[in-house]
Amino acid sequence: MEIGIIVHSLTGNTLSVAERLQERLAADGHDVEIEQLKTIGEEKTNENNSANITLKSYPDPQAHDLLIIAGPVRGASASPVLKHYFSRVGQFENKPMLLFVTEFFPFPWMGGKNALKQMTALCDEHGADVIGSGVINWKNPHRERQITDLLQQFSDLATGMDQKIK
Ligand SMILES: Cc1cc2nc3c(=O)[nH]c(=O)nc-3n(C[C@H](O)[C@H](O)[C@H](O)COP(=O)(O)O)c2cc1C
Repeated sequence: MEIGIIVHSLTGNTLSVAERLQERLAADGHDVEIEQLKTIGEEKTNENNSANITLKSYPDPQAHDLLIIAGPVRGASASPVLKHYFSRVGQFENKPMLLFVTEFFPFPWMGGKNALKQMTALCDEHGADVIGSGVINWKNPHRERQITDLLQQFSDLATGMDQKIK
C-alpha cells in the first residue's frame, strides 16, 4: 500500500517519530513517503493566522492510499501550518487518515488531546476518514513506550486496511 506521511516539524521531534513510523511501515511491506510542510522563508512561530502562511509545496493527498498527518502542538492547539495545509488542499475525498501530534508537556490532556480534536474536526470538515490517532509527550518519562505503542497501533491499522483493499 502507498502511505504518505505529511509532517510539519520545526525542531525535529515530530519528524523523528515520522521517520521511525516510515521505517516500521516499510518493514511491514508498504511504500512510505515522508513529505515535509515547510514555510517559504523562516517560520514565524507567533503567526496564528493560518491564512498568512505560504508553504513551499502542497503534497497531493490523492497520491497515497493512506495518509498520516502529524505536527507539533502549538498553544494547546493544532499547528497553524497544518490548518493552512487543510484549507489549501480542500477535500480529501474519504481518504483514510492517521493523525499524531507531539508536545513538550508530559501528559496528553495538556494540549495534545485538544490539538487532535481540532485536527479530527478539520478532517471531518474536509471529507477525510480518521481511523486512528495518538499523542507523544516529549517530557513524559515513558515517551519511548508512547512511541513504540504508536508504531504498533499504526502498523496494525495499516495492515488491517491493506487486507481490506486487497
Ligand atoms: C509557538 C509554540 C507553542 C507551543 N505550544 C505548546 C503547548 O501548548 N503545549 C506543549 O506541550 N508544547 C507546546 N510547544 C512545544 C512543541 O509542541 C513541542 O516541542 C513539539 O514536540 C515540537 O515539535 P517539532 O520539533 O516537530 O516542531 C509549543 C512550541 C512552540 C514553538
